[in-house]
Amino acid sequence: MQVKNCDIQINYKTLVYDASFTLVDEQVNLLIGNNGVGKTVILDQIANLDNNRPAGFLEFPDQSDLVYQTQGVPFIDEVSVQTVLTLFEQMAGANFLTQGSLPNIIEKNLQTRYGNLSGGEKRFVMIWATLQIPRKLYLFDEPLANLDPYHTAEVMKMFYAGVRDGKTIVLTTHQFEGLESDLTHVVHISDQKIAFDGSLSNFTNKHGEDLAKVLQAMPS
Ligand SMILES: Nc1ncnc2c1ncn2[C@@H]1O[C@H](COP(=O)(O)OP(=O)(O)OP(=O)(O)O)[C@@H](O)[C@H]1O
Repeated sequence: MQVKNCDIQINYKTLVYDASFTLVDEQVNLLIGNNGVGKTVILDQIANLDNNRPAGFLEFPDQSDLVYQTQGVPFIDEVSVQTVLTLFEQMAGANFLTQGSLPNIIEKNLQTRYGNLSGGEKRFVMIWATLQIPRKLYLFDEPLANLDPYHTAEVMKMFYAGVRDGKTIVLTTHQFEGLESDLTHVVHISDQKIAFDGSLSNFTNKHGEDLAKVLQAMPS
């Protein structure tokens, strides 16, 4: 999957000029950059949300073969977590509630109203359930927001288990814990251009191990 010589635009405003970058199959692909550089707009276009995927977006799957978790985690507040997961099972055509063990944070909340979960609990439930849906491409917009360090680590393990299982994952994030160098690709947007497109190890060779520093400089 790649984007080739494509201006990333919203309402005729160009956010990123002449973007070219690759997303690597069966890896965790990080889309990073400061607030407002256009990461969500790119995810929206990959997801083809408004049937507006640009012509320069090449080899991306159809909507039916991708799943997109947006920044908020809205769902039906009135139903229990168990019902949320049953609905996801129906979407997935799978039986994941009765098979295997559920993460503790889900198990202990099965009878809780979804609307009564904490922000981090909602996000964890949605990420876990989303990953049970069999698709080629998984898009997550800031999945680590609201998660404590323990559940951040758990989610990163789930992502890497997914890629080992053949999933391709794209996520936007401002956090860099739990990354596995050999299964991670980085696309960095800065100054309205693609500043980096390559492996995590090449990115750390360029910028050092403390990836958050890349986002700490005052954006222009
Ligand atoms: N539908 C829209 N109409 C007009 N402007 C928009 C629209 N969607 C996004 N934008 C603008 O495009 C820019 C990029 O927004 P985007 O949400 O992609 O940023 P981001 O990189 O995801 O930032 P963050 O890290 O804060 O989530 C912002 O300035 C935003 O206001």
